[in-house]
Amino acid sequence: MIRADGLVKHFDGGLIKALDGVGLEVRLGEVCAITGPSGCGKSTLLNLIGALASPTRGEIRIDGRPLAELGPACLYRRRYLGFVFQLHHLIPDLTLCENVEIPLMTTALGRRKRRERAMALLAEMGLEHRAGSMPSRVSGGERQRAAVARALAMEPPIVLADEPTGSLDSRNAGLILDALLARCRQLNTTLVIVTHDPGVAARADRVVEMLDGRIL
Ligand SMILES: Nc1ncnc2c1ncn2[C@@H]1O[C@H](COP(=O)(O)OP(=O)(O)OP(=O)(O)O)[C@@H](O)[C@H]1O
Repeated sequence: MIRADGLVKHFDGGLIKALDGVGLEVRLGEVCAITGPSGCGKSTLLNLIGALASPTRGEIRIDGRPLAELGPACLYRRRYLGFVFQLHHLIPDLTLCENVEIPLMTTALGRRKRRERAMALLAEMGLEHRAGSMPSRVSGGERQRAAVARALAMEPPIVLADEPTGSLDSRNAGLILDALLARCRQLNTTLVIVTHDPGVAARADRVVEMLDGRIL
């Protein structure tokens, strides 16, 4: 589903070599954890796969097609990707339900269907009772669960998660991981998850270790 070949990413005119020739293949429906010490290039790799940045050299293919052939980056992201970051990035002035509905606004779904889908996802995350709350009025774990619901709203074939449980206690981290993995397994979603947490990595199909901009 995802194939990266010879990925190099330099910053500051080549002074910083964040990625130094990375090759990676992630199969359809696979859950792949990326681990490694701080600064080894994990987020950079995820950002390149997510077309949030472009490589200095190398190529990424999705479903066999180079990223450049999939149209503008925003279209690629909308069609293929759901993102979960360490910080939830919910819109503070919208309720949890409205936040989950946002990606669905780009579809042909009417208002009622959008609301139904958002509510169903929030229910899966154990948040139906919080659907009408503002992000500032719920706990950190609940905010992050809503962010996961939003990432999954479009049923993207690929979910990219960067330390999704990094800011949470172990109970909330477990809840989020359970919900994310259950949904990805159910829909055969390809999940790439950057994590420092050995407990998270242990639940992946495959663990890829990075060091100094390379995969070990
Ligand atoms: N926008 C940027 N400008 C300059 N240097 C950057 C930029 N983004 C990342 N880097 C550098 O690239 C290297 C890899 O960073 P990256 O964030 O990918 O590491 P990481 O493994 O995700 O680290 P962490 O686990 O701490 O999040 C680091 O040396 C970092 O300082």
